Amino acid sequence: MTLALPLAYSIGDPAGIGPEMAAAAWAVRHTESLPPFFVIGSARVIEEAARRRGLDVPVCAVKAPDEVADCFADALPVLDLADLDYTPGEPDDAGASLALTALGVATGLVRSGAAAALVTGPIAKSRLARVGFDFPGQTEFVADACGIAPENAVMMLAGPSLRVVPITVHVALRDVPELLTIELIRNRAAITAAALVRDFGIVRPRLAVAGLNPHAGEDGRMGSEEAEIVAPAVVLLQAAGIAVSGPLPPDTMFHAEARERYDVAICMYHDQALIPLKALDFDQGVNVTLGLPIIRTSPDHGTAFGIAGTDTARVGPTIAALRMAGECAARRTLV
Ligand SMILES: NC(=O)C1=CN([C@@H]2O[C@H](COP(=O)(O)OP(=O)(O)OC[C@H]3O[C@@H](n4cnc5c(N)ncnc54)[C@H](O)[C@@H]3O)[C@@H](O)[C@H]2O)C=CC1
Ligand SMILES: NCC(=O)COP(=O)(O)O
Repeated sequence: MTLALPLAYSIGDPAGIGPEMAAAAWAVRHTESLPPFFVIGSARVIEEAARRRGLDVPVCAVKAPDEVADCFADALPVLDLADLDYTPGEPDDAGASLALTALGVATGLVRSGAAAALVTGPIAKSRLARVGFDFPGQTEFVADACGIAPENAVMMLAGPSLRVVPITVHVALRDVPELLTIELIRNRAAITAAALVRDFGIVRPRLAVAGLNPHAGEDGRMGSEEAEIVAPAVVLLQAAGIAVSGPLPPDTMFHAEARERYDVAICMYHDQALIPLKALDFDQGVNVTLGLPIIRTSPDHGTAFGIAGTDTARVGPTIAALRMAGECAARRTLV
């Protein structure tokens, strides 16, 4: 499947590993058969990040996505928004502002149909909050830009071994039981099922829904959320014709044989989902937002300020995010 349009990669925090991951991915574009992409951010930051990594990555300045195809084979196309001076591992407000502006511009280009899909470099949410970012994460920012309510934008992490969806995401653990409702689980699971069909080509996706408590509540001895919230949601999903099992004991649903029985694990909170995903697939994990009118992916890792500029960050998740964005976008253009 080939794309008529390039992917838009927002640079993320310049002091993190986002810029060097873009350069490193471009360097393996041929061996990895990556779809054409361009960076929205700063040519100077990309050049400096590549140099620190010891990569020979020429940059070509583009003014619009339709210029990308002409130069991608020989240079990394960059839509240059700022001539920024930065230090790896030392985030500052100027870098956070660039990350936020780049995210907005990249999202707008994809929404307008000028780019095929959005791949977001990692940001530090707390750093962006200092410069006016008023969302829990990029997921909600992109959803808002697309006119989608936050509850209808579903975070899925996907790797070769596992797909997971956290029903509640960036909230304190103590708030999770109150936030979980039958409707939230039903809605997010249904969006997940539809997206696995539409964007991932899984004809009849199998969903496995985790319980919240140890042993999925052990018949009420260790919590009542399974009987009162999770099980009724599963019944509604089954009535809608979706292949769903659960509530399952969370500790035994991620071993290799158990994973054969489902296409995605619907989890009750962030770490219940992301710990198994990152334990199994950290180096190829992709964060993808389901339920949007556009395709948005991101590598599963964060800014990794501690290793930025040291040539130790692995590029696998960025390659996987670019590849998945291209494949999902191509699937949408087929229908
Ligand atoms: N998509 C996004 O924008 C995401 C952003 N974040 C943000 O990133 C910041 C840092 O979060 P952390 O929890 O420290 O997670 P992190 O993923 O940045 O780092 C966790 C650990 O993994 C290592 N690591 C990360 N990426 C790696 C790579 N490609 N190769 C080798 N090692 C790698 C880091 O050095 C660190 O030891 C936070 O502000 C968080 O909000 C976190 C996850 C996703
Ligand atoms: N833990 C996942 C994460 O932090 C990514 O969030 P988002 O910025 O993609 O919403």
